[in-house]
Amino acid sequence: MMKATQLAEGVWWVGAIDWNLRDYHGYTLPGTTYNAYLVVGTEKTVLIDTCYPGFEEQVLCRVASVVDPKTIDAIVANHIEVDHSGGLPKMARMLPGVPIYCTEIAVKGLGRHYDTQDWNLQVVKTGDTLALGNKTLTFLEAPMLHWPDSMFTYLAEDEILFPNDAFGQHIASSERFDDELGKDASLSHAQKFFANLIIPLAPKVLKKLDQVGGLGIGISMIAPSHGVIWRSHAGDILQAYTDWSKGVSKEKVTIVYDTMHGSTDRMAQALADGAMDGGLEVKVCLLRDGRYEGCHRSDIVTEMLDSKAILIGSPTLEDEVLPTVAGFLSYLRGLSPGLLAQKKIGFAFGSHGGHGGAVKQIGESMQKAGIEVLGDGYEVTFRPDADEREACYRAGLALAERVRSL
Ligand SMILES: Cc1cc2nc3c(=O)[nH]c(=O)nc-3n(C[C@H](O)[C@H](O)[C@H](O)COP(=O)(O)O)c2cc1C
Repeated sequence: MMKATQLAEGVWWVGAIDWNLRDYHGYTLPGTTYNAYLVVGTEKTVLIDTCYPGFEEQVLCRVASVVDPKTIDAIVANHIEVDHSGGLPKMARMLPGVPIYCTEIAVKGLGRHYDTQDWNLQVVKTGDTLALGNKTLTFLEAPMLHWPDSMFTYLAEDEILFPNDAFGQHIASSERFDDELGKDASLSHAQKFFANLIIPLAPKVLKKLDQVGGLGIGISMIAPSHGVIWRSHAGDILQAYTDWSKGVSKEKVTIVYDTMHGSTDRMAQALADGAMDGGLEVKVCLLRDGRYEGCHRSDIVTEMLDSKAILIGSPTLEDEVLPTVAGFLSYLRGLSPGLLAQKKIGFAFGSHGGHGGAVKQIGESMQKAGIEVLGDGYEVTFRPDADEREACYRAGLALAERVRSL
């Protein structure tokens, strides 16, 4: 039946592939994997993480292709979120009394998700080790990367880091390794993951990368809990996390908006023309509740991550921004791109029928998100005339000049 994939001598991927997942907490994705790993030492066999509930059979079948699942001596739970801990109840029933190693905060969190009364939860702290005979696991707490309970596990003998969600990507594929899926595709899925989950944690990422660097340990492979395993491009994903956290970005602008009757759309087009003629790479995203290819909010923030500027537009509807724009702004405020070391530039625009207000609200929201907003934005009454479209074009050109001078 299903087979495990070998990472190194005695180290196996025994995860599950969820080919059909298209929406995970509002993030659009082409399926994903729940990566579990089996480490077979001369004295102990350990399972690192499990899977989303309902995928346990895949994990158990893959384990069975290497060892009898009943011979698992211990489980490591790097993170309590259900996509990694969902298989624990079944494992705990199958292996009564099996020690489950996790952080102190994870003990409480697991207790909120499952009936853990009979589980043998073992609290570990940074620096604690678990000897498996010829192999040793070392634990490293990683609070808020990405939940308070998270931790990394390191296998010294094979220089493999199991960082759970960090460095992950949502992709369901037959390929298990970065060089099989391809470096660009792997990094691009990782960028989407970072943009949607890691932006608010950027300062913590930089600290953790410093801490791991300071340990002086070798990292030959990074085996995250979703997506492909970094075995040929571990250095590239580490560098990408550093760059993304620092806000390193391209001479690029992302223009996001929605429109009822096309006036705000005309403004967006003129702004895009100006920015393009000014030499910027331009992405234009019409929100429409994410129904347009590449314009779901989770795609837009991925474009924003490596853009130096973001322009957001909305007409005024009952003194408010359009609900689609409001939803995007709420998501943006939560992600707080202002936490990236290098700030992004913002500009608000839109059309109204007399008294407006949407542009002011967009500017305030962008400021709350930590974006450096240029002026008061640009608001027109109903359809922009030729002069107003020219003004938008010039605003795009001026923005390009500003971005290129950064
Ligand atoms: C249901 C509805 C409510 C509106 N509410 C306001 C409003 O509160 N304030 C305002 O200035 N204009 C209001 N307008 C006018 C629009 O903002 C105006 O038509 C604008 O040009 C639409 O831009 P768009 O073509 O990009 O959708 C409203 C329009 C509609 C259809």
